[in-house]
Amino acid sequence: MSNSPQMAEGPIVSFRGVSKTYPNGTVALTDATFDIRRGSIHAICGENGAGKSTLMKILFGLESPSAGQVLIDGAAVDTATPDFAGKHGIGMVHQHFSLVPILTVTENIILGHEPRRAIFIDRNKAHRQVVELTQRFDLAVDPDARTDTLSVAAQQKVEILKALSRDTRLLILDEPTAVLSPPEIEELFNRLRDLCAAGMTILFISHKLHEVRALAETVTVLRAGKVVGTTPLAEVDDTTITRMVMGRDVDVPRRQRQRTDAPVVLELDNVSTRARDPADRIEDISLSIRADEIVGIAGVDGSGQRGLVGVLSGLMRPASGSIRLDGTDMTRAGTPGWREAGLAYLPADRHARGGTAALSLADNAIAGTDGDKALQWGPFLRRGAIRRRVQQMIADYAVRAGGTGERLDSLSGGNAQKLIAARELAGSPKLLIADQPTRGVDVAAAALLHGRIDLAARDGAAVLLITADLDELLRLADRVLVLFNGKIVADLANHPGLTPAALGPYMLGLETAA
Ligand SMILES: Nc1ncnc2c1ncn2[C@@H]1O[C@H](COP(=O)(O)OP(=O)(O)OP(=O)(O)O)[C@@H](O)[C@H]1O
Repeated sequence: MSNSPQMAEGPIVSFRGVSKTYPNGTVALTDATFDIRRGSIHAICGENGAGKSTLMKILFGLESPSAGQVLIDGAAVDTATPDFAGKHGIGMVHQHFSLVPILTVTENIILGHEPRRAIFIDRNKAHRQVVELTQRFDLAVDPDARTDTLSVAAQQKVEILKALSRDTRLLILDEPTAVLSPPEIEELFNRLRDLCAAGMTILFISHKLHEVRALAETVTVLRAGKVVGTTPLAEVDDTTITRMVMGRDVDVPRRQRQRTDAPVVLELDNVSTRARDPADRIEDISLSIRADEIVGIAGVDGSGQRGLVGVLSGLMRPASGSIRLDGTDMTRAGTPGWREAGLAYLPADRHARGGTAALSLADNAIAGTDGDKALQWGPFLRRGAIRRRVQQMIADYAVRAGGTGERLDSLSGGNAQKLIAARELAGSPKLLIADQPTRGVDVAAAALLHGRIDLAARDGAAVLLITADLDELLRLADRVLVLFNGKIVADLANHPGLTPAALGPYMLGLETAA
């Protein structure tokens, strides 16, 4: 690493002809060439599977390029050397947090590079270092708090502090706003602007164009592993960027509900869970959803959403209250009972709950279809029929995948989500729970999934949409309920005047309208 004044003026990072082919033959990047200006906020955009994460993994030293060079401060570097990122001052905040829940904030931040006195961890020094970090970067968190007691926004601050804790000069953030409410996003952006003003370079991966515009000054667009262009945002309008990302225009309309007098399908009466974890706790929830109705749930992550999904999928039993689906009492039903009664579920955590990473796409796509005679003959699987069904799903949902025998974890995040959605929406569900259905999914795939969710509603499903993406919520939901501390604090009819900003005070528990 060189600090000579001449070097300090050139780009902090240059990619020169970087290509990556994974061992299974997937070409993730081809000849990527662009510079990142020192001290800038640089956005990377592109559809699912465009190669954004692969490029960031190369820069962080987690993958090595098959061809081409990465230059730091103008000098070619070998990203495969041990502790490459630490040595070059590169920090990364992943979309999925990597904190250890039972450790304190300080313990998490110093994990892996603890200050020591002889063979012992120097706890006083660690504490001082973390206090100094929180002050220097103006990111207030209690250094002694156990991480699992913190809100999602506070946990993210800890992730950022951890990434900044080793003389970091370049900070990579992978979709950092996915789990935050509008005021929290605003605060995060202000902190990032401060960091940038203090000389930090920030790389920001996002699918949300308005956020890219609000924060970054330059954007690089990737499409199918190639750099389409790198441009100052001031010189391009949104239509141009969308076209660069997609190769065409997309129009994302608001949903138009067909029937308002359809029968009630789902009814909850005064349902409570007495869970210890606040994310699982709901209190006295009463709600009903009709066929062809999409009820959207807004709320800061951890406000009871998991409890609500739990009692509606048999993963948790209510401590009191009752639940009916299409007139049948489901209060004490388990997961198989809910499945049989017509539940389809798009899980937020698609890796843990949606699919099995190490199984093939075909195995994942048919999971839960036991007894389907078209796919099974007695105890035998009809492999040919399964392959054809899965190929159809891949085509219908525009999943970018090699073949039906590929492992699920070789797909990019957004493509895995589309495959799970294809499976869950294959029948005619009575109740569809869509939990963060498009998190990490690009504009085209989101439009496709929104269309399918709307179609499921028109086909007669009651839909519960839980999402942190308020634009998505307002585009799809007919009614919006806001959860705070496990209770419904607002019940609002959706109309074109309802904005994400208007939902903020309810989400933070400052106002009620139930
Ligand atoms: N470990 C791997 N093995 C094989 N192929 C992979 C692996 N990781 C990623 N790929 C493939 O490389 C391509 C680029 O994936 P990458 O994760 O970089 O995309 P992305 O732009 O980050 O997408 P997303 O927005 O969905 O996260 C995809 O086709 C993906 O299936």
